[in-house]
Amino acid sequence: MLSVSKPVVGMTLRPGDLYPWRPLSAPAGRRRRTFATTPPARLKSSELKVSSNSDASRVLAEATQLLDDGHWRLCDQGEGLEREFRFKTFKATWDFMNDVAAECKAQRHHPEWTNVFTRTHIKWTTHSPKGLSAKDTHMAQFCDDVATRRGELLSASQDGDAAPETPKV
Ligand SMILES: C[C@H](O)[C@H](O)[C@H]1CNC2=NC(N)=NC(=O)C2=N1
Repeated sequence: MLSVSKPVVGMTLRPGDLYPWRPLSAPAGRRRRTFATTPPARLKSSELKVSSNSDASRVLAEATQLLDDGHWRLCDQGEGLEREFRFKTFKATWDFMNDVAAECKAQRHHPEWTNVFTRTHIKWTTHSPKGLSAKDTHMAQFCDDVATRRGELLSASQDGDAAPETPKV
């Protein structure tokens, strides 16, 4: 059994360093890959534009983990993380968005998002100072956790066990 470790405190990464891969910490059943068959994302620190208020090695570690989980993508030349969420009903979608909005209030941090029926596209980026910050990685992970609790729909390519489902009103 591989242990899940936190990034090494005090670890310094220089531009171009690869963040050392560590096992995923997503809850069991949500993961769709095995360690044996799927190589980890190798995110170079130079691919990220970290907000100057954040600890670059922490943001790099957390962004690597989010990319490894397979849902989030880098966008805006490394200044943002984006992904789409789907739920069975508009009510479930709205409840998910309300949960995220409550955490936004607590964190004083806001998404760029769009919603159409049961699909919600979310981008996390920090406007000031510009770049990807620890608030963005926190909010991205928060979205994943709430979506799991609220029964998000995962396509077959996102979840090997799940049959494709059709949204209902
Ligand atoms: C004063 C207030 O905390 C700031 O304006 C916050 C509000 N929410 C924010 N959200 C995001 N995504 N980026 C910011 O820079 C930001 N700034």
